[in-house]
Amino acid sequence: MKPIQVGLLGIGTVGSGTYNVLTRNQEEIQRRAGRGIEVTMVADLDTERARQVVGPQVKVVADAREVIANPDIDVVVELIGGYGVAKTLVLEAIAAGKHVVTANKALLAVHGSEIFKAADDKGVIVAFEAAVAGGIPIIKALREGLTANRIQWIAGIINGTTNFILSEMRERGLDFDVVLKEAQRLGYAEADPTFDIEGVDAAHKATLMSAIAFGIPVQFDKAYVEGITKLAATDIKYAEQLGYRIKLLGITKRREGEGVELRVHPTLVPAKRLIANVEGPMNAVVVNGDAVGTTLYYGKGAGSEPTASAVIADLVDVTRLATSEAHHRVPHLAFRQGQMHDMGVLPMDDVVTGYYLRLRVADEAGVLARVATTLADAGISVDALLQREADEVGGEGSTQTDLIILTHDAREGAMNAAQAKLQALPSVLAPIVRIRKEELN
Ligand SMILES: NC(=O)C1=CN([C@@H]2O[C@H](COP(=O)(O)OP(=O)(O)OC[C@H]3O[C@@H](n4cnc5c(N)ncnc54)[C@H](O)[C@@H]3O)[C@@H](O)[C@H]2O)C=CC1
Ligand SMILES: N[C@@H](CC=O)C(=O)O
Ligand code: NA
Repeated sequence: MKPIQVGLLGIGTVGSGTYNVLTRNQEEIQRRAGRGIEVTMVADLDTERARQVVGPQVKVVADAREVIANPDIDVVVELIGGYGVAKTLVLEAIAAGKHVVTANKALLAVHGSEIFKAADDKGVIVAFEAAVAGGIPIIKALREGLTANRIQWIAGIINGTTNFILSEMRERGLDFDVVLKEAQRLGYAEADPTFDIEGVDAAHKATLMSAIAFGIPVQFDKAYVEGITKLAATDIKYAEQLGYRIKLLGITKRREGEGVELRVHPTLVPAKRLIANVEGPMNAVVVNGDAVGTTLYYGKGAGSEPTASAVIADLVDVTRLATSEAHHRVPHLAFRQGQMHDMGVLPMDDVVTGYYLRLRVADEAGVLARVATTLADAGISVDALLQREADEVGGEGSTQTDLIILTHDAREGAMNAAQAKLQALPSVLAPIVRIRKEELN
């Protein structure tokens, strides 16, 4: 049988990894897919660099539309990135009846509903394993492996750049700005790392997992997004003393009869949990299903060949399914069109979580009682409390100290109100630091 012909749009980091792995493992991949998979055409603005990657046997063009217009191309692989030209090209490829494979989480988290509908209407597949946690097969796990379950919650370290930064801050006691520069020097963080450090990249990925887990449309605009730029090394140290690590987690949770939580923010996680020990640029996703319990998926969430591993897995799926009827295929978001739920994403005020609070207070009698009373009046119960010695905080003879409080679960709205009252106490001398906490059990 003639090999499946693939057109690559963009041959940068992931595109070149895809070409190299496909070529290197060609024979084994063919034995698995039942048919050869060949890149026969590549489009990249930098045609010179593209030619260096693929050699003379593959046609290289600058205009991606030439690939889409080629009737011999069966599958278009979009590895350009971003919401702009990539969206137009993906929709044009679908309209031309091509299956699409993409690693573009930004595109799908924002425009997924439109793209998946267009693909369903046309009877083609848009496969996106590489878009969430790179090489970790989490889309397949959620959409197929865990299909028996009512997923209860997912919590993931789904951005390698920020996990590297947090690991270095903890291990070496360095501040955020210092480690960010090192992450850029090592090539983990982009020259413009905004999407990584502000939590946007993780929120794109969490949005996709939320849709698949709960059968709801992709709703990036409803996600709460908070990055790690304001995190201080002090809080990482205090969290550690209380038995916790701070991780940037993408969290989505089913709240029966109410809706879905969808949020990304720095989170205290008990140090004994496996996910708390995922260090450096590695990714990990914990999924809790009612039947299976808690499962953990760990691996490289980025990089040329780890991400290519996921792109090629999708190419093999497309190859295996090329002959089946559209309505027999695995649905894009796990649930069939018309079977999606209207369960809404909850406003942040309704989210329930634990909290870490750090209060810089005057070292005087009665402060602790006033703080505890304010929390108790708001119905927020204290789980643990740490009071630093004044001289540890401000040097010998200091009149200030730090109170570090861990709370049990509370509604965000109640915590906001209590925090405002705490902040107004005359003994509270600086803006209160607050980080959310999840026990993940
Ligand atoms: N780099 C990684 O580790 C991961 C990347 N991704 C996603 O994979 C996608 C690709 O990322 P990278 O390979 O890292 O990007 P990259 O910047 O290395 O490669 C993009 C390529 O697209 C080309 N390009 C840009 N505009 C074009 C156009 N209009 N027509 C044709 N070619 C064009 C560029 O010249 C470049 O070679 C993005 O959506 C990214 O979010 C996903 C997971 C991991
Ligand atoms: N920038 C991302 C890589 C791709 O998803 C990360 O740091 O994890
Ligand atoms: Na993946």
